[in-house]
Amino acid sequence: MMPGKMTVRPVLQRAAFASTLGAVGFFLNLYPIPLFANLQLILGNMVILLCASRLGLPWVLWTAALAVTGLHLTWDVSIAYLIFGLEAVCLALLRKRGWYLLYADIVYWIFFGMPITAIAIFQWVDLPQEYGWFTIWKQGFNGVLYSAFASLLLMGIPKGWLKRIRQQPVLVRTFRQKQVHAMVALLSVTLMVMLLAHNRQLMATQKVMHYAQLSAVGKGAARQLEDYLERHKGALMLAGRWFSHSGEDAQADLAALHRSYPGFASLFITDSEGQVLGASPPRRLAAYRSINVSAWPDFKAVMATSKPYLSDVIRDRVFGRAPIVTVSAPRFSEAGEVVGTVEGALDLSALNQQLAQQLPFEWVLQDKTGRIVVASASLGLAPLSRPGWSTLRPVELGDPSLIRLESAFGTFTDYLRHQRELESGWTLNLVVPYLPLVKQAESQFGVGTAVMVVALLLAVALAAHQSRYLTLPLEVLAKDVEQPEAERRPLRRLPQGSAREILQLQKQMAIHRSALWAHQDELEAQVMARTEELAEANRKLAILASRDGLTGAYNRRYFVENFESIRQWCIRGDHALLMVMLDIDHFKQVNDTYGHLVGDECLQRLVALMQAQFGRHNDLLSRFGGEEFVLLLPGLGERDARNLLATLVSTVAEQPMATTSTGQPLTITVSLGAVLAPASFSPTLADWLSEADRCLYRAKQEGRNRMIFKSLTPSLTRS
Ligand SMILES: Nc1nc2c(ncn2[C@@H]2O[C@H](COP(=O)(O)OP(=O)(O)OP(=O)(O)O)[C@@H](O)[C@H]2O)c(=O)[nH]1
Repeated sequence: MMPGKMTVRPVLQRAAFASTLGAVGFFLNLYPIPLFANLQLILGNMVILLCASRLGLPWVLWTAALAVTGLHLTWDVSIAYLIFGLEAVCLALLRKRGWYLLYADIVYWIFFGMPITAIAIFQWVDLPQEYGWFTIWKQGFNGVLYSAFASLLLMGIPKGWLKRIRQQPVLVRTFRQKQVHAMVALLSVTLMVMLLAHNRQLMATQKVMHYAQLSAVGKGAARQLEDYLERHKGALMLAGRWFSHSGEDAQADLAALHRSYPGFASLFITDSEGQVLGASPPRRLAAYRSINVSAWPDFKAVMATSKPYLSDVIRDRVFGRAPIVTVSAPRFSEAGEVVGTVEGALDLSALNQQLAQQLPFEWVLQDKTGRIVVASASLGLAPLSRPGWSTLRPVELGDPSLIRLESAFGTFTDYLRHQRELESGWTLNLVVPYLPLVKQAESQFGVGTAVMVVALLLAVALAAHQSRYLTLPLEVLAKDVEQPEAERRPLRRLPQGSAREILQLQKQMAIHRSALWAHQDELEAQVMARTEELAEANRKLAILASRDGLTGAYNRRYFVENFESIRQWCIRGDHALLMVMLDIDHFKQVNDTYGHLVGDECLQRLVALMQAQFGRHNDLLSRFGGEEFVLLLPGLGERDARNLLATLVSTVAEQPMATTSTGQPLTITVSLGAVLAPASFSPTLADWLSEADRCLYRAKQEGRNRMIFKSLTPSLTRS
């Protein structure tokens, strides 16, 4: 493989991994899960954690950028890049330091994520203040939820997965830490999802209930409003026919009509030219008389159609600029021709008061053009204007019943709205504030979170406690294993309630230990036996190394090695040292005549004889050559030495040293040369040997079977 390829391929794999995760996050974030109002659950950011579990900071940032772009397209909030980008940085760095991602994300949201969201929401996002805190908190909640989701996912992924591209360290944890982490992740996901689902359900139920109430109340109120308008239209229609007979007595007739229909703020009648003939209250007559209404749309409509007419909300055209709604009807002559109009301006404040008494909710009544006819005072909406309401994203019910209303003071409030169109083309809107519902959800969330925190703490404590059933006995077992071999103590008792697997393990350990000890004992016994055998063999070897195999006398090497120590012993004790060289006479003949086995027997018996005679502590008998021996006898006086050696020569000559093949006892003779000298005579063995050898030579020369003794000690007479 090319050296370059080794480095390039993991980079490409990392890029592919991070980009794939980013793409998944991008698509998930395009479809956030709606909760209520404008709150949504985002799960696409899970990919940031998945990436951070394997790769380093640059790749995690790349994945985050892709995922957040999906969110940006949905929310159109650029600050998301900052909030989630910082989350990515925090996750990648803390993971590198060996943190669990779940804990890292919780820390991030508490210390950075939620504070930054708070600043962002209050500074830049157009959201009703009441939702603000809740949204911030919800964002943190969301963050923890997707990190718990991701952590659960990661637990299921084999540790060796993507080993080649891994940049983050493998986390090595105690069993207890693993247990607690798994418990926290699982409980977080379970409790949070339950809380969210329950919360959403509650909000939906509340909304359905409110909406049903609004709908029921709206239906009745709409009918009453229609009756009201019809009654007033009908009254003017009747008046139109009636007034056609009364002619100039219009003032009196109008006053009577007005008394019967106090819902009119004012009434007047006109002729066919638009001139006002009479008005109620009478004080308004002068003003009406001064104008001509022929150009007014309501006058024209009635004259053209001969039918009653209900105007939209308009400004009073005679008295000030107050909003009014007019009802007009044609006035007929006896012949049935339209001779003018009867017109009334509805008293809108009276209508509003009437609605206030009837309705348990707030309301907005709009005319055909959408302008406000009347509205509850608390909404702060000006009549004649168009209500500035926008429909919020339909969430739970899938209908546009949730609206945001801008009051005349510029404040925004969210409402649930029920709309009902009247026959006249007007619309009655009944609204109920949404905030109490949100507050209810908030308080439920508060309680839910508190329960969750308590549950988590209990779970952590429980996990830690439960793990003791495994870790404590394991520690005990570990101590047993650490225990020095020699001590051979029985296994420690395991704590109460230890896991069954551990008990089994200990049982097996005990069995193996006994077997091991038995085996050890056996081995030790074997080693001891072997050591003993070895020592014995060594002893034998030492003997073999120092002694002559045939006779058992020391060999020449042993003699040479020990000569000096015996000489020194003599020097220390001021003893004389006797060196004797002994040779069997005509041994060749013995061999030749009786065979080597007989010769061997002679050698053995001769040695046994000498060993018996010279067996003191420091006496040293050595076989120097074939039938040649050297005796080193320290601490002997000349007389003793002479006697002993003479006895040796005579004993050898007298005692049979072997038995021939014919069963005849065989005797041999020996010649020996002896030198008795102070130990200090010479430190060189060769000097001693040559002295003794010379004597031996003489003995042989002088006829064999004899001893030549030479004394070099001054007090002794020379032989
Ligand atoms: N059986 C037997 N014979 C041995 C052994 N070692 C040496 N000899 C024999 O000892 C004989 C020594 O002979 P020589 O050196 O000629 O001396 P000798 O016959 O004893 O004559 P003198 O020493 O002059 O009396 C030889 O024949 C050797 O083969 C042994 O271990 N066993």
